[in-house]
Amino acid sequence: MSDPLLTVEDLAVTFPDPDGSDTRAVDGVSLSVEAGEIHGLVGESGSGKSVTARTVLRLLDDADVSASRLAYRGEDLLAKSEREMRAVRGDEIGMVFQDALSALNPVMTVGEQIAEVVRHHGDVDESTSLLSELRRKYVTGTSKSTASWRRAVELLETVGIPDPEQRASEYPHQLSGGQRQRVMIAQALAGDPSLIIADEPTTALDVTVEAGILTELRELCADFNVAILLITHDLGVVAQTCDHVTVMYSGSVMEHGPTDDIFEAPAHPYTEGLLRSIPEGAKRGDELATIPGSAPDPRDRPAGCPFRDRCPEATEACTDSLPEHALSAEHHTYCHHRPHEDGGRDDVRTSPQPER
Ligand SMILES: Nc1ncnc2c1ncn2[C@@H]1O[C@H](COP(=O)(O)OP(=O)(O)OP(=O)(O)O)[C@@H](O)[C@H]1O
Repeated sequence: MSDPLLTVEDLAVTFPDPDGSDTRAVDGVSLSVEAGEIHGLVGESGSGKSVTARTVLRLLDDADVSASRLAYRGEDLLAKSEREMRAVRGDEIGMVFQDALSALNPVMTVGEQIAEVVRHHGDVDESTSLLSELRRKYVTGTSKSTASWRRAVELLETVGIPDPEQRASEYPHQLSGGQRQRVMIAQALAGDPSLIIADEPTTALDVTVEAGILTELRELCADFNVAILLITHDLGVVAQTCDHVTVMYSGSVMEHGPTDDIFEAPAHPYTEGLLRSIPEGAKRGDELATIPGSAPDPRDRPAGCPFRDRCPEATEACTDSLPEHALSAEHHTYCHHRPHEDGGRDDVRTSPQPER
């Protein structure tokens, strides 16, 4: 079997604090994203989803990062120089953030912003003959005749923006919230990446707009053979969109596997709690933080299972380790009490917590 597109193994991210109360935001996270799949990273606020994603892109200058492996297409991301990482960002891994209004440049038309990525990616012929340059400068007064502009308009059409010629000449504030998110998706696609990291791309939108964008993402994923690491706190979004899911809690992975398996037979008490917290019949939009209690302070994370204080099944064993169980080749959970005794607890592999 070929290597996954993205491999994260035993990732730990700590934000040092001069007063000694370091924040351990991510603690031993492993996940892998296969080419062309949509992989959901789900968990309640503060569970470390964004920090994990930003670490993959090496966007966190103020953090101490360690991992036994952090690889994209088999290449070690931690060994890359900043210049090499700039090439990875955009060309190899595109990004879509929650708030397009602050991510997009307010004084540049959306078409120019997409065209800039196309030009940077360098796979268009800008037809730089003197005649076309003069035409560009004196007749159109803009870069609208260039191949990168035409590609930008095409991409806006691809992501479902009506009247893309007109929209390309507009500024971000002239577009609706949903259209701006689509512009960010078009901009991410402009570098022709193999992976897009989308951090809560639809959270700020209303339900129908969100549904349209999620459908679009699925179609784009298939049409462009691009994988998506989709960060969300919404299990409905996961159900609707993702092939695989990694469930995070307080900086650690609690469970990961195919979405269908996890929804049909959740194996971690935390995942079970999340699924139970969705009202009957609800499909989306449900906040996850409905399990009684709160997550541990990341400046003082306990050893063992971070969920134990909220877990109805916690025992003494949960205070010292977080064992991994393989329910199938793809479906794994991290819990002393799963699967139940009659489900083959002999498979237990107990990995002691690292010293901290
Ligand atoms: N630059 C930073 N300095 C210190 N702590 C940070 C920093 N960035 C994030 N954290 C902390 O790391 C933890 C994980 O944050 P992260 O943003 O990854 O959570 P999240 O799961 O993405 O939550 P949300 O859904 O609210 O975005 C939080 O406790 C957060 O306060």
